[in-house]
Amino acid sequence: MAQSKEERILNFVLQNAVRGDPQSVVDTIDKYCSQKEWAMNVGAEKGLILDKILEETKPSVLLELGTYCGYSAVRIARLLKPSARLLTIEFNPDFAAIARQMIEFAGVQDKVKIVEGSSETIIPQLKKKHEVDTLDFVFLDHWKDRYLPDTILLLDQGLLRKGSVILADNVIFPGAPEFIKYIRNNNRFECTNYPSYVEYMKVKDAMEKAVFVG
Ligand SMILES: O=c1[nH]cnc2c(O)c(F)c(-c3ccc(F)cc3)c(-c3ccc(F)cc3)c12
Ligand SMILES: [Mg+2]
Repeated sequence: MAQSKEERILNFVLQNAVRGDPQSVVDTIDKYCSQKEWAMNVGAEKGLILDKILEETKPSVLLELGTYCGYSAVRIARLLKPSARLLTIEFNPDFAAIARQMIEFAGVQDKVKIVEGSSETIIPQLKKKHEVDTLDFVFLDHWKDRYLPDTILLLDQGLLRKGSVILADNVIFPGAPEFIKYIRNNNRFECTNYPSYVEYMKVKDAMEKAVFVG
C-alpha cells in the first residue's frame, strides 16, 4: 500500500530525529515540511507565538483540538511542567495513529493523552470520563467551522474558569470569521490578535488569543 504523507513525515522523524528529544522532533518535522512536503502543522513562526503564550500562562490542564501528526502536542508538551497534562482530540484515526507514535518517539507520552473522536462528542465527556475540572489552556487547530460551536460547548460544559486561555490557529487563512465575530464581541473574553504566516508559506495568517474573564 502506498505510504501516506503523514507516514512519510513520521518515518522521516524516526530516521532523523533524536528519540526522547521533543525539540529535535519539532525541528525535523519543520525541516521535512518546509523542504519536501507541505503539511498543516502550526509550524515554527506561529509555534514561537504558541511557545510564548504557554510560557506566560504556565498551564496545568490543556486541551488541543486537532492533533494531526502530533507536532503541536510535542511542541506544547516540551514546555509543560512535569505535573501538567495535555488532552488532544483527533477525529481521523489514521492521523491519531501517527500522532501516537510521534508523541512516544518524542518521549512526551506521560504528559499527552490522545482521544480519538469528534470534539463535539468528547468535550461533554471531559469532566466525567477524563477527570477534567476546568481547562487552563485550549488550542483550537482543527476544522475552522468547529471553532465557534466548540467554544460555546466548552462554556456550556463549565470547562472554562477566570483566566482560561483559548488560542486559535488560522484565523486569517483559512479563517474562522464566525468565531472571531463572536469572541471579539463577547465581553466575557479579552482578545489579542497575533499576526503571522501560514506554516511553510509566505501567506499571511494569524492566531487569536481569547482570555475568559469569568
Ligand atoms: O484544516 C486545517 N486544520 C488545522 N490547521 C490548518 C492549517 O494550519 C492550515 F494552514 C490549513 C491550510 C491553509 C492553507 C492552505 F492552502 C491549505 C491548508 C488547514 C486546512 C484548511 C483547509 C483545508 F481544506 C485543509 C487544511 C488547516
Ligand atoms: Mg492550523
